Amino acid sequence: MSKKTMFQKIWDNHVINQEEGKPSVIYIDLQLVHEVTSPQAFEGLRLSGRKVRRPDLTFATMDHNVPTKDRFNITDPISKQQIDTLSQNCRDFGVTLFDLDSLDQGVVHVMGPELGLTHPGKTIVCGDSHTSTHGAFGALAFGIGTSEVEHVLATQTLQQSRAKSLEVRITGNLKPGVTAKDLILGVIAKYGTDFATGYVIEYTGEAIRGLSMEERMTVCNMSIEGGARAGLIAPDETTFNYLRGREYVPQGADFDAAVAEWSNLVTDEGATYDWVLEFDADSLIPQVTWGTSPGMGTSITSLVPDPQSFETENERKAAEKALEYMDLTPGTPMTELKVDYVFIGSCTNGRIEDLRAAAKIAQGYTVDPSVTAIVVPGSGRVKIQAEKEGLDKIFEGAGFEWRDAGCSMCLAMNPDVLQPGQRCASTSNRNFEGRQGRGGRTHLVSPAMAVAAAIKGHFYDVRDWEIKEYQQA
Ligand SMILES: CC(C)[C@H](C(=O)O)[C@@H](O)C(=O)O
Ligand code: SF4
Repeated sequence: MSKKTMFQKIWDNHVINQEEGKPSVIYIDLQLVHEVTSPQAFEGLRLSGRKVRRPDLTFATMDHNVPTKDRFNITDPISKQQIDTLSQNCRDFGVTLFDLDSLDQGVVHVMGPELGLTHPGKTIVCGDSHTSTHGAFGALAFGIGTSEVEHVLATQTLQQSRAKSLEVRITGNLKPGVTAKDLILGVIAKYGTDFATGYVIEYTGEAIRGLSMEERMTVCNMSIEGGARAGLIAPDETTFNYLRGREYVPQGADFDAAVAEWSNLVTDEGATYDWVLEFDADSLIPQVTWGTSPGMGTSITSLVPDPQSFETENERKAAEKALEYMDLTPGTPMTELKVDYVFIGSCTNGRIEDLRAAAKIAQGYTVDPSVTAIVVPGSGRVKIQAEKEGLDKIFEGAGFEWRDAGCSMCLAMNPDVLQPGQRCASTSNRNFEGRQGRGGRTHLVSPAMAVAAAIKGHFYDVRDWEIKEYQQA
């Protein structure tokens, strides 16, 4: 038998039609739906008199437009309409919706894995680019456009050309204070925002095997910021332990049978990837972005770069423009940049472990008076769990606001926005101009680095943090 990568295995398991010279038709095992990219898709079904073919494989929640304070009182008319439309569509088409009053309402990519909807070997789509998050379980998961959302709703299939395979091999291990977020920011800072265009990445190496599921999700989440179609991590004991007992996961003997099958979803020894890249985890230092693309990042111990130091004219121009927007002077130590706002949350870093990591740094400290800092759990379930552990008390005690679940300040589609000129340390994944509000300036960091910035009022190397006693309330 020929040797296969895990991507090839999942792909081959799902191709249901292949004509010479045409994209494949693949079966989709799970579609996740949110309010922003689904209204026209459902409308299309209505107009053509179609049903949702597999409502049992389709799950919806609302996240982008949900206010994280007083969420039943949506004052923005467009947001209100999108939320109401999703509720109506789910009722009309028989789709399960985790509504505003549900414990499972939250960012779609936090909710799916938490409920156990995400399994190794599944094909998963959503009208959202960060669907790549689910690849952490060894699922082939990627974002699709609204017309494709409609196609999948109607047929449970999708036309796709097979991407190429790229192994991103992480050598060495992350040092204390250096997180999964720093790892993916470091990879993108090194290789750029389009290195993986046309590829599905498989992350391998000892450092990856050592990551928890939450950390693996952070890595796979930002595959898209490197241009990839999807990111994958082979399932292992960590994956199975995370999944065991979750609501939508097979139980008992069925679970053991599923694990036996999932265990085969690894790249065969001797299989070849189309391309292989290496990244050294040993020498990685906590990362901060300085520019207006996720690739414009550097170590906390570095200086704001001089545009002249870049190799090509294009890079020099892009850096100049970014520094102007970000109002930064080349040569300034990253640790001297003052922040006005700190946002902890999103599908990159809004899971329970992220909040634990953040609370560990916040415990016993106080947010600098010049900073507004908010903590936004990724889902209702994350929120309840955090409260059980007393994390909300740690955050509120330190001067952070404790909010309800949603995309929040990750993007300016709800009341949580930066004012023009405000500088934000953000645990999200995108930092282009205006992403968090018109004129807002975003620096991407890990949750621990975000908390340190909130407390100091400027960026700070969290490796030097003195951790005070971390007590569970
Ligand atoms: C609104 C949605 C289509 C978008 C995406 O696809 O990623 C959003 O989630 C984002 O992060 O920019
Ligand atoms: S949290 Fe941010 S990146 Fe994730 S789905 Fe919401 S807007 Fe997109």
